[in-house]
Amino acid sequence: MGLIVENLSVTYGGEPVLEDINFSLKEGDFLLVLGKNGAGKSTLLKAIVGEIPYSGIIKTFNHKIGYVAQKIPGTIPFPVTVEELVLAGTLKGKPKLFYRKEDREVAVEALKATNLLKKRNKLLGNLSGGELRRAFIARALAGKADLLLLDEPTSGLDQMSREELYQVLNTFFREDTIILMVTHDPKEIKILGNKVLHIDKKALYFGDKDGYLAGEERELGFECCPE
Ligand SMILES: Nc1ncnc2c1ncn2[C@@H]1O[C@H](COP(=O)(O)OP(=O)(O)OP(=O)(O)O)[C@@H](O)[C@H]1O
Repeated sequence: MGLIVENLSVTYGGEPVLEDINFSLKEGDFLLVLGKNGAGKSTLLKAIVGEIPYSGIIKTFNHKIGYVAQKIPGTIPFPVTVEELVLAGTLKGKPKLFYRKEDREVAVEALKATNLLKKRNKLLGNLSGGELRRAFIARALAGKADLLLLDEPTSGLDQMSREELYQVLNTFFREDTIILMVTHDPKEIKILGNKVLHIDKKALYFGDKDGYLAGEERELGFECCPE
């Protein structure tokens, strides 16, 4: 089980963007994906979701993937409420004529866990940036995702919205869950996660966060972490 990435390479128009990335995670791991702008972090997540072609091996086993992309469309050309989005997480790829009582209960639990119950009838287009991200995480929760991929989920959020999101992640996180989260925020490296993957097209560091914080990051020129 777990997640295995072997010899992963991605090119865009013949230009290498990721080269020979290797790492593996087990259930209970929370990986922080670090790297400068354009290092290939979003590309890594897109490859794991299967959104882009790649060479190499990615094994996600029986994990159910929840993916919250960096660019979430703020406006959707048709009206969708928060509750409808979260309920759609229970579909598991198959259309349904109607949602069962159990689906609605699962959606309510996901809305509670993400502190969105009161906003359940709001249209997505009327949510704040932090609420919108939490709504997509709620959808992943409702779908019982156990491999969660988050691309800079806190970028552009104020401190209070960040704290709310950290709480949601704590709710989400279980022994049988794997989380990969792209972040640029040195503070988050201190408070979240147990593993680090630092990339710049190639992997510069993969391993325990403690080892990374103990010094390797200085050699890599990554300023971490102000008190
Ligand atoms: N669809 C695409 N077509 C061509 N090039 C792309 C495409 N998507 C990304 N790239 C390029 O691939 C490289 C890696 O992009 P990626 O979005 O993975 O970087 P990133 O590490 O997530 O950056 P950031 O921190 O700025 O979000 C960049 O040079 C980018 O311009």
